[in-house]
Amino acid sequence: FSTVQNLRNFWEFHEVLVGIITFILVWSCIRRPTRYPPGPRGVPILGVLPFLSKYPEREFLVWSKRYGSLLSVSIAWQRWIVLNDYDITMEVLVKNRMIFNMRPAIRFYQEALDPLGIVFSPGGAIWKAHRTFGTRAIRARLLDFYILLFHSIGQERMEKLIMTEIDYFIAELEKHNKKSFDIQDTLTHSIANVMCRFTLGERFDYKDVRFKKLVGCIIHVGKVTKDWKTMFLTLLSPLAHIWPFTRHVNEFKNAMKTFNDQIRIMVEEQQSSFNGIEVRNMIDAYLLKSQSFVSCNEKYTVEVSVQDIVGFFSDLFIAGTETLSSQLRWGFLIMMLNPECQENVRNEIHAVIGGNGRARLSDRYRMPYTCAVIQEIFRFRTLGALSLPRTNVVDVEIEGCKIPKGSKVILNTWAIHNDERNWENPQKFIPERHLDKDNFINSKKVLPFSVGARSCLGEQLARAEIFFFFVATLQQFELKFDPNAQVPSLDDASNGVIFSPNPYTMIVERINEDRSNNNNNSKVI
Ligand code: HEM
Repeated sequence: FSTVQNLRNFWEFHEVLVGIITFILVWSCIRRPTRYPPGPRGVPILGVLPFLSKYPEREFLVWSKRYGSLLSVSIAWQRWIVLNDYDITMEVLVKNRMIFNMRPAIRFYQEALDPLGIVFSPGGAIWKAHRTFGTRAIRARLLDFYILLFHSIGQERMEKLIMTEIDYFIAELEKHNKKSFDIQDTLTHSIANVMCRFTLGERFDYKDVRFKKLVGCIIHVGKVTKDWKTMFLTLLSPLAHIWPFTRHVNEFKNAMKTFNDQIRIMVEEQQSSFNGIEVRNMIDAYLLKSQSFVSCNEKYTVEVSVQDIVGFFSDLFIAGTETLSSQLRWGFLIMMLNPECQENVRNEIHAVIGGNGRARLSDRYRMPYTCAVIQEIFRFRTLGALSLPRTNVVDVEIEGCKIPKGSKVILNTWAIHNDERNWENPQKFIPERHLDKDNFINSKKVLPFSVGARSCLGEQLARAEIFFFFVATLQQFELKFDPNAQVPSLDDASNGVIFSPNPYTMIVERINEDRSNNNNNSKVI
């Protein structure tokens, strides 16, 4: 009898215990700090997770119409604040830029990225050193001031640096003239080579074994991060460390480790052959600075280790290759779907620089239609639909809501680019919306590179590369669909860390010489 009684007591005790634990879990999920931004509550423990699709930015936009542009959601017991329109973004990320200048500690990235680099660095002295160095290097390359800033990294200006690589890119395209192929590999090789020139001061033959390995690693990291589950699990939800999701974590870790090893070899080789005086490239410049880095306002000195430098250059390659290649592939796909627009761009290019001339960055002012098309591509197919997370260093009050210190904040760029208050028929590709008569309108509401203290470091380089690659390709080739393949859809995309088109094949056809020469005299649109 006593055994039966003990058993009953045991079960009763456990039922009570389970009840208390469930109550605490449910309560902790539902409870919100006072005056916290509003949002849907979702279900206990999982929050809104069961209601999210492959495109969470779209659900956030729908909810923001009901709860307001400053929206809060809970994704598997992790709270997020989502910024869903232009005004709130300016208020939070620009007006309070020095408060929202950190990245939240995301365990997954801290474990997977060793060294952490710049993109996921929480902030602080090392991030500031990376940011100052990177910004100066890019600006210097653009304006040709780098001799003053970096001794003698090289004499090339950014323009020449990109254009020289474009000659190789065009030669590669010529090999595929009138044949069906996937442009992704060629693009990634060319863009990675621009980064090699930028950092190492030299380019590589596309068949070079080490270069192929480097590009292979970049492509592999890109593939892993394109999986939308990786995005959810790593950035938005804390599920990454729970079986069976650990597979994604391990895949990403391994891909990053192999890639970082390549960059480490590169940096160590530079270090061993560097005499400490004669600066040959950007890595040398940073190795020299790393002895004692002084920020632009000269307020502090920080030691940057070789390990930190490896992380920094790794991030430049990863952040600067896959992004550009995907944005250009969106651009080419849109041009094939809109042949008339493609023809208008080509006519303008031929009228301004001819069929064989080389574009200069300053030609942008004479190509309003082309600039409008590029800006519309940025808006229409937003690569960073959800930008990378930020966190605030102190409590802040925004529009009557309290954002406690250490909140996780994410920018919904897709919502800004699809806001019907800013754009008529936002789901349509209309380059003319960025033109006023024949003048290009540089819209501040197109934000592909985000804003504030952690906005894209490579924005100027990226804008220059997109312009040169886009112009050179359309100047020389007509882009057509492969008649034997299915016409790719604009909705056929992967939405991981970036929103990029799925692989597609296309045909590039050399513009006939007569036509491009005749067009030299055609009128600018
Ligand atoms: C079309 C091309 C590109 C797009 C759309 C893009 C977009 C972005 C976005 C949305 C962010 C996150 C900003 C935030 O936290 O709010 C970012 C960060 C960053 N990007 Fe880019 N990017 C591009 C190309 C590049 C290139 C070419 C480079 C390298 C030179 C680069 C380097 C970086 C770095 C280092 C960060 C982290 C900055 C920091 O945390 O301080 N990106 N980018």
